[in-house]
Amino acid sequence: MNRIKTDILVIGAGSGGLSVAAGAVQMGADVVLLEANEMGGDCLNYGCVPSKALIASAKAAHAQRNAAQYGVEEAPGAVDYAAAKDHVADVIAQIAPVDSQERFEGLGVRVIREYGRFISRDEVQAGDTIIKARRIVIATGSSPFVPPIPGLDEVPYHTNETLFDLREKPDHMLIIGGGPIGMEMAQAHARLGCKVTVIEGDRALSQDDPEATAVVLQRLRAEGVTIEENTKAARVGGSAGSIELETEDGRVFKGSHLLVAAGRRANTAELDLEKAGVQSDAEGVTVDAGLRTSNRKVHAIGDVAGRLQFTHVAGYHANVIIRSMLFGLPSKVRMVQIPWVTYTDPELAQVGLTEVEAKKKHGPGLEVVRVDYEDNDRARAERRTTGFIKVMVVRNKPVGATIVGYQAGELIGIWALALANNIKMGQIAGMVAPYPTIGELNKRAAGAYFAPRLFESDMVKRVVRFVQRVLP
Ligand SMILES: Cc1cc2nc3c(=O)[nH]c(=O)nc-3n(C[C@H](O)[C@H](O)[C@H](O)COP(=O)(O)OP(=O)(O)OC[C@H]3O[C@@H](n4cnc5c(N)ncnc54)[C@H](O)[C@@H]3O)c2cc1C
Ligand SMILES: NC(=O)c1ccc[n+]([C@@H]2O[C@H](COP(=O)([O-])OP(=O)(O)OC[C@H]3O[C@@H](n4cnc5c(N)ncnc54)[C@H](O)[C@@H]3O)[C@@H](O)[C@H]2O)c1
Repeated sequence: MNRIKTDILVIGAGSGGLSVAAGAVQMGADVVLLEANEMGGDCLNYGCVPSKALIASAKAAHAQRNAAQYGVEEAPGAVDYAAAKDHVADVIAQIAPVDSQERFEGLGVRVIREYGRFISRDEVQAGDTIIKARRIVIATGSSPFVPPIPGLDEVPYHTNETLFDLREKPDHMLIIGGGPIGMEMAQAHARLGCKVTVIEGDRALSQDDPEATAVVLQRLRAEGVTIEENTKAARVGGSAGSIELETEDGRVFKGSHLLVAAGRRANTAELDLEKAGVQSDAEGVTVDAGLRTSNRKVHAIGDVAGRLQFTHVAGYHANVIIRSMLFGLPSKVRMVQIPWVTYTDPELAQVGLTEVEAKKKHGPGLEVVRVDYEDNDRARAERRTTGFIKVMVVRNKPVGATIVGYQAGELIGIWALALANNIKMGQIAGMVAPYPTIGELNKRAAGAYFAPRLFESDMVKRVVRFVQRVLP
């Protein structure tokens, strides 16, 4: 058995673990990084990157079929599904060097491609190496949660871990789960020429504002996706190419392929956390506001820490713990400023409180301002006039923003900045936005907060009349 010592041991080379390792080693710490599977974790290999690349193929096909509105001849948008998957693989390959073992070794990180498990409070065994570390970071991510639906283990099904390797185009994709994975993949597959049925036990995209979600669902349905909400999958049967999904209300849906997108499970099961005195529950590793576990020398970040499960959250967590681990400075996560985006078309983006949450928290002190895409000249030019921005405001400060529409994911950044830095509506309204951009919608939303105060106020009118009389 080899024995090594290090300042910082990172378990898991996904979005969170790589950010810690790169930051810590470049600031002078000795770092060991363990990875049991692919460098880059879920985001690069089975998550954000392949899903967004496949969505790009789907958009291209959709654009061909909808070109006439721009005076361009339409084409059938014929899709070579396997070639689209080649495009996905190529995009992964282009990004992979950034997350590669070679790059991290070049930075000075000792990378061990083994599965790590705790053997004591400050030691982890990975293959035939025991690593003793002053600080340990658990960044083991999450895996697809596969619900115990009778019959599921007897039919072939996909999760995000296998979907991007599938090369035969599904005739009819059944999807269990109408969360972000289910809905992004539903629209992408419909645009790639598959029939798609989504079975969702609750409300689709239930983490988001229902009014905004309704806009997305309406578009998906208009594009031919069948979405059954409040419909739980109860039983699965059939065989490869002919899957039957029975729901709790007794209906049977038939399809050629099945995708399970029913949520995530934190990767804690085989870490032997109890040997390190690290507590966890069904959500993941239990952490405090500084992402410290019940063992003060062990932190947990990213999906395994069981909060919002996004790549940018894992990266943010890495920044938070680097500050405390490397410099001993107090450092806490602030979740209020974390945005998220679902990359359907139209996109759906949120930061801070939704309207319902803000009403509950702030009661009559809340003002909701809203602007519609149809009033934006660039949206008109691009024929992307579906959608709106809703900003929840308390005493001149935004406490949340919901955007559904073209480039919503780009627009939400300014509200994330505002929430992170206590920026007032007046400062956003005072920004000069280039014309004609979709981004003008943000300025307009801030302006909408002041419009009634300026244009419907007798006091303002009296002051203006008075000043006009006395001004030379
Ligand atoms: C289909 C899909 C689409 C997504 N799209 C987006 C998106 O558009 N935007 C977004 O922000 N997020 C998206 N996400 C979420 C995002 O992928 C995750 O939030 C992110 O990858 C979490 O990073 P992480 O570092 O916590 O974990 P991971 O990236 O999962 O990395 C964990 C790593 O740890 C390794 N590991 C686990 N246990 C051990 C062990 N004991 N020893 C050694 N190694 C171990 C794993 O092999 C893995 O490589 C998507 C997810 C999916 C599934
Ligand atoms: N754009 C993005 O940033 C993006 C994209 C994809 C995934 N992600 C991340 O990955 C996470 C996981 O995504 P997800 O969509 O798998 O999970 P999710 O938990 O958001 O959604 C799963 C859905 O499956 C439903 N469900 C569970 N069991 C069911 C059953 N038996 N029958 C019918 N419906 C059932 C649930 O009600 C839920 O709505 C997201 O929460 C997000 O953090 C992010």
